[in-house]
Amino acid sequence: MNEIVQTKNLHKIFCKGNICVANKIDLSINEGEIFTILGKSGSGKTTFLRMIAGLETPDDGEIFIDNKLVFSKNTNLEPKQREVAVVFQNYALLPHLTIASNITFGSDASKEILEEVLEKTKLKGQENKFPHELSGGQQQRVALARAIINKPKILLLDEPLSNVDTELRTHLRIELKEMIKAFNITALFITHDKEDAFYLSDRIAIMHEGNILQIGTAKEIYHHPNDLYCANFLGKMTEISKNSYIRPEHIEICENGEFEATIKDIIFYGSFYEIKISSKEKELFVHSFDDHLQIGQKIKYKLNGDILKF
Ligand SMILES: Nc1ncnc2c1ncn2[C@@H]1O[C@H](COP(=O)(O)OP(=O)(O)OP(=O)(O)O)[C@@H](O)[C@H]1O
Repeated sequence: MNEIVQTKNLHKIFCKGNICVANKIDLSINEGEIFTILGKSGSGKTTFLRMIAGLETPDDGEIFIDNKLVFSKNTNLEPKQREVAVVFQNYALLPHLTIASNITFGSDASKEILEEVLEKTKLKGQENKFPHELSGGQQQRVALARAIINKPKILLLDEPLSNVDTELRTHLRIELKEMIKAFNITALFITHDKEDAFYLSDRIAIMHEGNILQIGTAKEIYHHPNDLYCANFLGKMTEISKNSYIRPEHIEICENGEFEATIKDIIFYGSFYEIKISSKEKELFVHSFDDHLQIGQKIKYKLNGDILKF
């Protein structure tokens, strides 16, 4: 499989504060995949994306884009020469330009290509409007259309969903995935949001303090986290014995359960309940669909899935 982005030993320290934001990162992004860097605020995601784009200079290492060296000790190609496109958090649309002019701004794309992009981003008929006349979803599509029109080797998405409310966010993330797949483009997406990462990504890298801790599909990293940090970051767990943990969906409340407990709290999440139970002075979280459980009720439970050991 062709690797569209490859970093080797990519290293960056911000002198101010002496923060290592990229610790010798080796990473490959395959052609056609949506690859996500998932990490808490301050983990180094944006700096990594900016180094790929040529907007930040690494201290050491190499970057290849479509097998072409774009950064090394002796090479540092300008952003334009790297054939990448960035979609920023706020979309950065130009308010005084029409949608068509926003999309073609700085591009020498032909009318035919503009037509094709308008068609694929479902913006046909909107081209003479101004950004403020469009919905949040349409504005995202304009930002995407502008990024895609020059056929970049890779689309870099810097938390494009982070400034929108939950309802719109769910809608935008569906659209975003559809659009990226419609153009069959390779994308690097960065986010702190696990749900966005799980929904959008073919593969995910978990980043923490400038280190990539694990790379895999959503299922792989959720079910087989490399360490306790990754496991906790991806979902709730309870320690059931020394260094052994279980996720709430892997505990089952049932009459023939092995262990006894008392229900301490019930939280309704719409599609399921999260039940806090207390057993032998241990508190565990359980996911359940049972409508009839009550606080104070004595129940039995069993462990019904992977035990994670670290
Ligand atoms: N130009 C800079 N000079 C000094 N420190 C910086 C600079 N840019 C970022 N940092 C610091 O580097 C660390 C990583 O920042 P970065 O923006 O890459 O993280 P992030 O994971 O993208 O976080 P966020 O989601 O909050 O943007 C942070 O501690 C940040 O304060």
